[in-house]
Amino acid sequence: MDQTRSAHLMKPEDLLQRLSPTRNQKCTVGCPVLDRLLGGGVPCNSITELVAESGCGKTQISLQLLLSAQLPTALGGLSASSLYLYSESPFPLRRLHQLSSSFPTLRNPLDKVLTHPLHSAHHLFDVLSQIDSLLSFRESSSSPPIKLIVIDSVAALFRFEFENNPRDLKQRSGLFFRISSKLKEQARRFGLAVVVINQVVDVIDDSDGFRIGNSTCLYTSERKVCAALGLSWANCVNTRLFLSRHEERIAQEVGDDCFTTQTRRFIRVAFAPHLPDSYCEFVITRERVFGLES
Ligand SMILES: Nc1ncnc2c1ncn2[C@@H]1O[C@H](COP(=O)(O)OP(=O)(O)OP(=O)(O)O)[C@@H](O)[C@H]1O
Repeated sequence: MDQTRSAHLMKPEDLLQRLSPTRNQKCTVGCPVLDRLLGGGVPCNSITELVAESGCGKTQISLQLLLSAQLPTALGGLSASSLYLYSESPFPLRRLHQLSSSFPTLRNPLDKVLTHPLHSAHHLFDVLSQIDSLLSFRESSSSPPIKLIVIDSVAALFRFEFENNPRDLKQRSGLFFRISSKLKEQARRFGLAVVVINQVVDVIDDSDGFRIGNSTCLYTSERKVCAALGLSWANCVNTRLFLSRHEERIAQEVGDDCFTTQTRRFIRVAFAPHLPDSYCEFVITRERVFGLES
């Protein structure tokens, strides 16, 4: 095919891809089943939200991402370091160390994870405003560039800072947009995958609420929930992944009256510009998080 003809057939997205080779880059989650659900992994140049009640695995998946991002691009990683911004408890170093045993090819993986505590939503904005120089420096230095930022958790930062009155809610939305604009700008400029962690709130009335993404209602632990921070925050993220857990009673032997309980966990695409409505079951062990073939 000659040059003129191929130029005719070029689509706008092909041109963007040429201008920015990392545009469609994804970071493996470290499991082929989860990667398949996500169309290859967590996208760069984009904000991906993990939303779930406590104990579902948001932190564990994020920690695994800090390691998988270090894998070479040939193995689905980003050959990169990560920055983990955390608000709630001390950085879970021991858990990261346990997970690192599933990544035997990585050398000194804990050294390639930068961490920083966060005290408030305003503090998050200040930190993001200050890291441009760090991101630029790492791009040009001999140490691996930073290509993944995890914020654990954005809901916790906003929970206590704003009251439920019109003035505070307006200020809160303003801060959402300032934070997400900054993150999107950095994601585009430095080819970052950005992962933000959010919590859920119970839906207490009988209405189904309004539809955001693939469904009106999300269920976890037999409760009807929705993502915290409302519609204005939902507009700030590109992809929302909902994690849920469900306790299941299992008879110890056939016909037995004695039951044990088993926790089953699911990850579902709540919305994403590039993914269909889909889900898969996943398992957490000390050493890894992995999806189950359906
Ligand atoms: N070191 C560990 N070894 C094995 N399982 C663990 C370990 N740490 C956590 N888990 C399991 O992973 C589950 C998910 O924990 P995780 O902290 O990732 O959840 P989370 O959704 O981030 O919760 P939270 O919002 O409370 O931080 C826990 O309920 C526990 O069963």
